[in-house]
Amino acid sequence: MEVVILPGTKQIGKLAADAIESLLRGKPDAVLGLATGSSPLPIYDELAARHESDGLDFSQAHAFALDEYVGLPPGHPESYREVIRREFTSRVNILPENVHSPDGAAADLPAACQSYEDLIQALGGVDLQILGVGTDGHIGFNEPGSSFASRTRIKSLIEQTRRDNARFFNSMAEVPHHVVTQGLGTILEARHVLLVATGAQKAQAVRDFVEGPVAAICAASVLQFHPHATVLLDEAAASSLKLADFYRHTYDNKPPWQGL
Ligand SMILES: N[C@@H]1[C@@H](O)[C@H](O)[C@@H](COP(=O)(O)O)O[C@@H]1O
Repeated sequence: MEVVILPGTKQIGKLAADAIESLLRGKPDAVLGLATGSSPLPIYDELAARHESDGLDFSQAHAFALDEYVGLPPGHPESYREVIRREFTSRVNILPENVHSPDGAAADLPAACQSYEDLIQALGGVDLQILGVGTDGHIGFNEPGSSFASRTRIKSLIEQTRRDNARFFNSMAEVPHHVVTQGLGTILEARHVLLVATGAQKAQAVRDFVEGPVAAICAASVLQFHPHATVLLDEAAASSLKLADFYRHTYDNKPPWQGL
């Protein structure tokens, strides 16, 4: 796991976009894994700016969203399918039919989850998965206790997550209790995972998953097993890390030709 501590969200967006740009230049039909939440927004802004100014091309790329609420009507502004479209994919030239989301409105949810897994496989797997992290250590919507072998499935949200996400709805009562999410086993198969965390409210979760034991109580800790995991943090999110100076030293002394 490579931990990179940066001054702020602008720098995080640029560094992550560098990794995505270099992937797309080498493999124009790359498969991207997209996350919702506020953490990835600087990445999406930077990618949209590079598309606009330098013609960064997404025309052959595919994208898979991590998760979706169950029970929101199709087109609901806070459904993750809509959020991903609004915040990112509508701002670049990726084909709408190449952007995939779990179907939280399917009549047969388990079958829809299996089809989603099958489609990820059929397209050769995810090359680069963007992740945020919940204050309880969740990635996607894999809440504490999620199996490290889990695949796309239905999950219940814990109250802390519903409270954290209530800011996107008119009231807590509107926040769904159920979701569909890629599993930890699914996420682990992405060839590169790039997790972004910013702000002091993430400091404890970051400390737990980066330096704590690998344990299902903190789902993101499973990334310690991933052969290519990058964690981009601002100073506030990094503030509880024991080895922060070591991570800074390691990154500052990295050969300039070596990307993330
Ligand atoms: N399902 C999403 C996660 O994928 C995201 O990482 C998390 C953190 O969101 P934020 O980045 O806004 O803190 O929120 C939601 O629960």
